[in-house]
Amino acid sequence: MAKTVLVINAGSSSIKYQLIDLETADSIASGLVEAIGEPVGGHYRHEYKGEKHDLNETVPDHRTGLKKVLDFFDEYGPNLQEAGIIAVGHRVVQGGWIFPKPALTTKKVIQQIKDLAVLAPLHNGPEATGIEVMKELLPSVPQIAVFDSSFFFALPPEAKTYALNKDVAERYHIQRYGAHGTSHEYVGSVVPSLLGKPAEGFKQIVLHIGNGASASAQVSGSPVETSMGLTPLEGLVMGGRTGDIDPAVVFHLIRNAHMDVEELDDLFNHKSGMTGMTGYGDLREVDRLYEEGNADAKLALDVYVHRIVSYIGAYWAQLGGLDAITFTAGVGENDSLVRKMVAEKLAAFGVKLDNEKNETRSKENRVISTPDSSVAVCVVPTNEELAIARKAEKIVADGHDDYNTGLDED
Ligand SMILES: Nc1ncnc2c1ncn2[C@@H]1O[C@H](COP(=O)(O)OP(=O)(O)O)[C@@H](O)[C@H]1O
Ligand SMILES: CC(=O)OP(=O)(O)O
Ligand SMILES: [Mg+2]
Repeated sequence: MAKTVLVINAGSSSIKYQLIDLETADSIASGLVEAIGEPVGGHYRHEYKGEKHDLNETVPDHRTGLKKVLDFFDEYGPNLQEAGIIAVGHRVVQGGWIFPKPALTTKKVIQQIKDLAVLAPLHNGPEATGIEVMKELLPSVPQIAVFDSSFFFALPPEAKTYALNKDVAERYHIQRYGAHGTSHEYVGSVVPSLLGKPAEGFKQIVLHIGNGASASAQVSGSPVETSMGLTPLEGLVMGGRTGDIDPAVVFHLIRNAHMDVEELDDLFNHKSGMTGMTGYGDLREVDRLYEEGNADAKLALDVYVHRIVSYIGAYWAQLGGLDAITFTAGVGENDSLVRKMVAEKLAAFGVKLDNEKNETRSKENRVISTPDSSVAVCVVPTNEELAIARKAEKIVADGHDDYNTGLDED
């Protein structure tokens, strides 16, 4: 019988899921739930065997959403038991200083995930809810949390440490944890073989640019830098997030605009970035406005690319050399304009794109630079779900007697 893992990626207002076949690495069934908690726009989609099943219905909360997802499996298939489900793998963004590897979600682990939500306010809360609900709905299947931050546990101290007062930093666990690590690790592991080079000694930069966006620098598959910090707010410009900004902007807005902490959180996490500069968080819309000559879109895209190039320059220096720059996630995989603008700014360092390859749309891992480019430029579609499924499988294989009882051991 096949062995499968159901992977859940729960966001504040959406849930994405895939049932992954561990032997073939295929996604057998997938779907999403959108506009959770919104008065309008509630939508479910379940895909199995090339058939799409859509339902437009208000989704009051995550519990209702996940219950309906399991109903879809019953109604449209596949039957999860017959499909050989061995675990549910949950993406959790923030594992902080607590989780260097995936964990079976005991009551204690779920509480720790909730406590860490202060360090990933957009992500950990809904993810913990997703785990609780799935434990209730599928009590006999082990539920494994796989943390975005775990890959960056190995960051060197000088990359993890803020130049903040030591006592305050220690007391409040203020350091750089990073995020999107499952994606950075997965993509970084693919690139050397794509280029026919040994992983040992390979120096690379991975740009995970989706709605959230982050960069990592890696040597031999180990992280040496990443752009997200204490929370997923630091670093690159994002759909709705500022990325790097002078912290004194916060003091200024408190003193002069009399904003409180909730307003500031909302401003920095939701109302800034591309949304704040153009009205649109989706790069497809920003690109369209840019092509129409819209001045806000031009400036926003210039800021977006400027930030990416600054990180590439910094990481190239930190790595002391560079073999590849790889684009991944929604923008990185699809947006040839952003890739072209980034590469053009690196021309002085001998980076050259093959324009035709850059413009060609494909789901394949590919090289888009010319053979004489100083550094290979690649596009590798991320597959966080497959990586999460494999990690969940490993935890199950490592064995815990109480896995199949559904009971907490604590
Ligand atoms: N064809 C495209 N061209 C440009 N940007 C795209 C395209 N397709 C998707 N995107 C961008 O990808 C983003 C979603 O990326 P994704 O990695 O799925 O993000 P997340 O996991 O944070 O939801 C969208 O907001 C959009 O900006
Ligand atoms: C950490 C993070 O920003 O995740 P996402 O891109 O899924 O929002
Ligand atoms: Mg993502």
